[in-house]
Amino acid sequence: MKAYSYALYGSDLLIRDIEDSCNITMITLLSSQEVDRYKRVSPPYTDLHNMMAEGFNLLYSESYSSEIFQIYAITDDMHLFALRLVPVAVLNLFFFLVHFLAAKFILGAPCVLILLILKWMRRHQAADANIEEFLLAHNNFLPIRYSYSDIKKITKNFKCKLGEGGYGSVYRGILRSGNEVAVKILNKSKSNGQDFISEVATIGRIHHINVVQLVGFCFNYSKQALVYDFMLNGSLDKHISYKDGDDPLNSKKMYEISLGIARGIEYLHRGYQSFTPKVSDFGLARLYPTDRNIVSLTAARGTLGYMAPELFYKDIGGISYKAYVYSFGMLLMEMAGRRRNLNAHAERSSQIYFPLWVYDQLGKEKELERVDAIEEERETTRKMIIIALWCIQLSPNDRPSMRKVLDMLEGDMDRLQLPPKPLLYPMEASVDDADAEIELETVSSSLSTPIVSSGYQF
Ligand SMILES: Nc1ncnc2c1ncn2[C@@H]1O[C@H](COP(=O)(O)OP(=O)(O)OP(=O)(O)O)[C@@H](O)[C@H]1O
Repeated sequence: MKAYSYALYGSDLLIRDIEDSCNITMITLLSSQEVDRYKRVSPPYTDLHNMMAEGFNLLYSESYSSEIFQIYAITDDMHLFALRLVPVAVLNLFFFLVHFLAAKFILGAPCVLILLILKWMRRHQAADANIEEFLLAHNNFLPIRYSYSDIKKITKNFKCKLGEGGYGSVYRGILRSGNEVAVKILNKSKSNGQDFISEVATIGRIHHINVVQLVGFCFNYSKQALVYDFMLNGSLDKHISYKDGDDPLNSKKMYEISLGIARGIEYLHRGYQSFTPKVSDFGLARLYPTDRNIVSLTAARGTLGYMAPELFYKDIGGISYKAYVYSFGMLLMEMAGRRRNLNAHAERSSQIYFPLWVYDQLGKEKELERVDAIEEERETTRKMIIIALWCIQLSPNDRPSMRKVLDMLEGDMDRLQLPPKPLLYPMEASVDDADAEIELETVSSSLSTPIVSSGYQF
């Protein structure tokens, strides 16, 4: 009996599609792209044969990627042949990945590490700058603590010295945030760390438009520094004793500056009356301990001439915030007169000690005209001098409070009365420090009752 082979084609063949007299001898898969060409019509046998001979695309998941597949197909003479598919692309991908990872770790690791370090440093620096700016902007925070190497970086190794004061040298510096600062390197003080830090915390909490802001500090036992906001116009003293050719500040400006200083000191006295004032620098004074009633000149550093007499003379009065009033008075006198209070090179010997000389001139309009030519300016100068004379009274009790000083500065000239005449302090007064060398000091007779203006209660 002759047998025939038939081929049935379809993606949804059912068993009932096969005639009862037929057996299924082989089933095979075909290329879907080829099959799509025939839609629902059966392809001719030769096309079927060609499709089987060409094989078909295999789709398989990645988990089989390393395996080798075997597919069987039939030929027209019914011989089986094996179609071997090796996932070359997968193998290539695998080798590429291995090489890529090896290259990445061997060559790329140091680069990645460097990049990470740079990124960390940049973020760290930015964070520091942000913190500095944040601390500067938010007044309630304490000053920043800097290491000594930070201080060296900030000042570019102490490149630019601004000046020298009683407590040490001052250098110009720039913070990472770009803010300019003045860094004061303190001479060795006998204070312990606790004193220093608590003092810094106290000064650091002071925020007033007329008080230089303490930005930070450095403390590593042997090195102590204070970092302040930078004052663009420098120190006032260069405007007081200006040289020929300099453009001196007029009386109005001097008056405005003195008002600002008075407001700053008044603010400090309001909130910090518990300070033990000894010298003209507000908080620093307490870093230099005193265990005696009389403060020696060597202990109570500061600028001689501005220091209140009770800081080094016995029996004048207790040390209180009035010592600052004295210092302010001496400064106010210099600002009004545009000259140092004590000037050995003065034109006339009577002018050597300015407060004494100026007191005598107050009644003589002509003499004061030399200081200021314009009437309005003369009035301002006169006002400043009278207030200064009140401030430098020998007895602390006779000096006005800073609040009263402010009232006087802001008030009418007519309400001011002349204070008692300042006298030279008798040199026989006992000075507790053998090293002290004071040539001239002012006193108003401690016995004479000061004439207190009815308008101002001290
Ligand atoms: N915040 C600042 N900004 C700019 N310059 C400053 C600042 N602080 C100080 N200086 C400069 O440094 C100099 C010394 O200042 P410092 O405060 O040490 O002493 P002083 O005030 O002159 O005297 P003393 O030690 O008696 O207070 C000043 O004359 C000024 O030129």
